[in-house]
Amino acid sequence: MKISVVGTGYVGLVTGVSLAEMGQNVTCIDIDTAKINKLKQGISPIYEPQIEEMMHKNLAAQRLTFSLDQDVNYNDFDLIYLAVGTPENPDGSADLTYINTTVNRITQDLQHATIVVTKSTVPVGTNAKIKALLNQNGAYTVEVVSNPEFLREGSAVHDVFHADRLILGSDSQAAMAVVEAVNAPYKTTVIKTTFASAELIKYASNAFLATKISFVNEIANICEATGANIQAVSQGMGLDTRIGNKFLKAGIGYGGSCFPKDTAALLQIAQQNRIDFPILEATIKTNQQQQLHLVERLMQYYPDLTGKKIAILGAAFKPGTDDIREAPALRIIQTLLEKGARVAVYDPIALDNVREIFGEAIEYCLKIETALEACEAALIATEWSSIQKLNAVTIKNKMRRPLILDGRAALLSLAELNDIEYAVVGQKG
Ligand SMILES: NC(=O)C1=CN([C@@H]2O[C@H](COP(=O)(O)OP(=O)(O)OC[C@H]3O[C@@H](n4cnc5c(N)ncnc54)[C@H](O)[C@@H]3O)[C@@H](O)[C@H]2O)C=CC1
Ligand SMILES: O=C(O)[C@H]1O[C@H](OP(=O)(O)OP(=O)(O)OC[C@H]2O[C@@H](n3ccc(=O)[nH]c3=O)[C@H](O)[C@@H]2O)[C@H](O)[C@@H](O)[C@@H]1O
Repeated sequence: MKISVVGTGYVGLVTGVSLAEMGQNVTCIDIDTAKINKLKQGISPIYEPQIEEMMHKNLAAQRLTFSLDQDVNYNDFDLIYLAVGTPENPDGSADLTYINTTVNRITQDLQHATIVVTKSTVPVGTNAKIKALLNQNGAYTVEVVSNPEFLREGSAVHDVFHADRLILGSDSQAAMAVVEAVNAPYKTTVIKTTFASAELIKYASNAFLATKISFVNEIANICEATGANIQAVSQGMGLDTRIGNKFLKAGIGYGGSCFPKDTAALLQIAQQNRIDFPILEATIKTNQQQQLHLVERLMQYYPDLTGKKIAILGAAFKPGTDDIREAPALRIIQTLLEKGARVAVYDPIALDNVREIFGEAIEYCLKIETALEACEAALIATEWSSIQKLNAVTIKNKMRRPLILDGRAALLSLAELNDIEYAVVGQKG
């Protein structure tokens, strides 16, 4: 089967490379010339474990090709995956510009029936509109299958090969059967449903996980006020199998390209249908406050931050990725700069992306020790393993004041050391 995947971002590239690994003949397409040039040389434009090895293997086996959108004819494919971005509009709704451009472009080429599979996260009603657009001329039927993606950045390849479920939504059983067969090697539970239900499953899942995080962060704040310990509370809650122990890790809130935008988009969907969604509103508000929680705690130590050097350990929105979209570290850095602090940021792989935002305004450190040098406090924003390995000797030797504010429970063992000042989210400082 000849498959094309439009969009070579986190979802498109991982989807395309994984399908090639499963023996399919795959062309990954983008409009970004620099990305396609890199990919043709076997270089991944995103940092994602396993992706480059798998790319090399399938490029060599000639099952995988990379191409610019202008160089392909969409008529050549049996299956066309849409994996372009659906970013946030200023009002919170999903911006469907890239989806619409892609669908129009496909329509220009198509001269026979085919199947279009939507991987991108799109609002309820979008796949029905995509199908209508693709079938404007009426000479043949282009089927559409909604197939939302649930991979996480940093473990994307693993997640595709060990997915909890395959969600297919369509008004064509035949088209769903084709997509199910393509995904058969992944051996997962398949749910076949309508466009609308498939679209909502994606938003409801992300919003539920985001709500779980905001809930546990509110409990963490109660822990700080009452002397309870969030690590014990989360563990105790998580052992109840109805609750489960995942996504109960308190910290400085969720970031990334999806939870913030998808919670905002679901709220828009509710509002457009005149439905109140107070829980989701609270989830979003709590997260915005939680991202600055460490700054509030820092101000208890230093009411005036002017001229103080503060180290930020970790910039990526989570470990294992160079993605800094909506990362809590960015809001922390911005706020510290506004308060007159000097900021030195350490991250093992995301520094280039941070430099694009803050330019010369802050110091960039490839070594933790450089960031800690003569600083008045260090704030942990990402639980990279290199940060978790930080030891008391380095902290005492390098920092002017050995004060660690831990937003990711990365250094819990330090709490036992008397000569280091240590405060972690969800425990009294
Ligand atoms: N990043 C993630 O972990 C996940 C993302 N999603 C969803 O998947 C979709 C894609 O997300 P990402 O991969 O993160 O996006 P991304 O922003 O990393 O990549 C999108 C790619 O599409 C390309 N593109 C835009 N217009 C195009 C066009 N007309 N033709 C060809 N290529 C075009 C862009 O140049 C870019 O390379 C979004 O809807 C997102 O919500 C779903 C699950 C996980
Ligand atoms: O739609 C998407 O894009 C994806 O969004 C998330 O994946 P991702 O954003 O890559 O990362 P997560 O591991 O979910 O973490 C998101 C954020 O929540 C934070 N988090 C996570 C778990 C937790 O217990 N506590 C917590 O604060 C992380 O630090 C991170 O900032 C979902 O987990 C994926 O299923 C989904 O496909």
